[in-house]
Amino acid sequence: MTKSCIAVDIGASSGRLIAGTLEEGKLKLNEIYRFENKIVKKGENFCWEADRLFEEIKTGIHKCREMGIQPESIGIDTWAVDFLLLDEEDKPLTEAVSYRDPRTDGMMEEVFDLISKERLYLETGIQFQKFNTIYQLYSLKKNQPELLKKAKSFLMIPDYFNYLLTGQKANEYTNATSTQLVNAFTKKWDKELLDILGINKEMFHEIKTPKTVLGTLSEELVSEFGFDMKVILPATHDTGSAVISVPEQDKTIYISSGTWSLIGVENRFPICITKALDYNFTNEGGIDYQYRFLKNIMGLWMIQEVKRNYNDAYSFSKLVELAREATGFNAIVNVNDDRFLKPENMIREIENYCVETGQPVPATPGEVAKCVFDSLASSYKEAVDQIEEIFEQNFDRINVIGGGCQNEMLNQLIANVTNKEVFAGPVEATAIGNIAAQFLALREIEDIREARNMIKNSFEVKRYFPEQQLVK
Ligand SMILES: Nc1ncnc2c1ncn2[C@@H]1O[C@H](COP(=O)(O)OP(=O)(O)O)[C@@H](O)[C@H]1O
Ligand SMILES: C[C@H](O)[C@H](O)[C@@H](O)C(=O)COP(=O)(O)O
Ligand SMILES: [Mg+2]
Repeated sequence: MTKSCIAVDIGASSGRLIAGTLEEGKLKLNEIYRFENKIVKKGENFCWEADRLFEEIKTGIHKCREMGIQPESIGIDTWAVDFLLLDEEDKPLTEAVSYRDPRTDGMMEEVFDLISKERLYLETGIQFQKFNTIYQLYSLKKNQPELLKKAKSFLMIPDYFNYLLTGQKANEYTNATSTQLVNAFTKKWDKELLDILGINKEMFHEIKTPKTVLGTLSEELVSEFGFDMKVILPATHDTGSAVISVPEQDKTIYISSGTWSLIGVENRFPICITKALDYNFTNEGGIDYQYRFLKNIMGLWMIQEVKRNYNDAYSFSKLVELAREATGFNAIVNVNDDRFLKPENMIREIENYCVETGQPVPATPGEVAKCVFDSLASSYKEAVDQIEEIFEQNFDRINVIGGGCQNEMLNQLIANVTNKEVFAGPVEATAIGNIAAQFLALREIEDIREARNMIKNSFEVKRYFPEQQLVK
């Protein structure tokens, strides 16, 4: 009987359960369930609805049974950096506070008083994002020290869901590296760094790598679902799973395009040189101890917020259509400015930026959308130039993966501003990489090379070539 592996991919805007099977050398996907993910205010904090998300995961597993799917295994991946702390009775001490919460404002600068930015980068190789786990924990140490003292378990979001499924507590490697608390060379928790920060080392668990079979379902869940299955660790950082499925690796820069845009390359060793620090690139962990040399760009979060500001009156494809029609409008914002991380109103923030910089101010939904897409493409171009400068080589193509690869205008803009061929797809790259890791763990696929060849033969990739003149 064909084995099915279930990928649970929860990004910042939506979650999905997708079943994967291997049929005649190809990977077939079957979407089982999709649900919304969003940030909500809980008390003083912006939080994720961790309990609801786990219920959604269970709903998706029940739907497997309704669809006659008997999964061999399940693997969970989500966004990075965020976590829960459990007490000695394994009860959550904290909400799943979001990286967009302002509790980390100013924390990075305070940490630099304890350890220099340069040393922190040399040891961890991780980009400086004010919401990194290190700064979230430092904020707790400063403002809720009693809570931190009670913490016996640090679990990142996928770790926590894995614990609820199996009772096993572990920290998965690719996501642990996003905390900026893992040493880039030892690949272990950096205990010296934790001592410098005054954060208790004991609450961190053993770091386990992708393809680890963590366990099986708890007895309670087996009786609830009516079947058992293995719980396997994919690259539980969603971008880590997405990168596994990039069909074109050779001389290719990937853009994992979802709520965030993660632009980078896969590399065999960490690059912690000053230029990488200055350009704020990261060396997050990948499968088989590869490194994901990449940088965060604000991403399609901006158009998600624009869509929300218009009370969802326009679909994403309608906003692209309106942007195409706004041909005469040109204004570029610095998408990575912290002002766009969680503004009250994204449209107003973009308007204010254009006024402050003496640029035309967008006045229609099409002009606002075009400003977002032009600005993202401009930021991608800057990152591509920086990557080629650091690697001292040209890259032939850019592979856009994730939901954002459906934005045909943006794909063409990327080709035009970078003057490179753009491959677009697969859309569900993260889930595909998650499933590939499970089949690797089950020995259904031999190695990553075979997995990538199979992925390349299984999914359509659209191609875009630089036009003679930019799309205006
Ligand atoms: N039909 C479409 N046309 C253009 N863009 C789209 C379309 N469908 C989805 N998108 C883009 O994909 C994004 C979601 O990508 P996804 O990878 O699912 O995000 P995440 O994993 O962060 O939740 C949306 O914010 C939107 O900008
Ligand atoms: C906050 C992190 O940088 C973020 O999680 C990023 O690493 C990421 O993976 C985002 O994935 P999305 O699918 O939510 O864009
Ligand atoms: Mg995603």
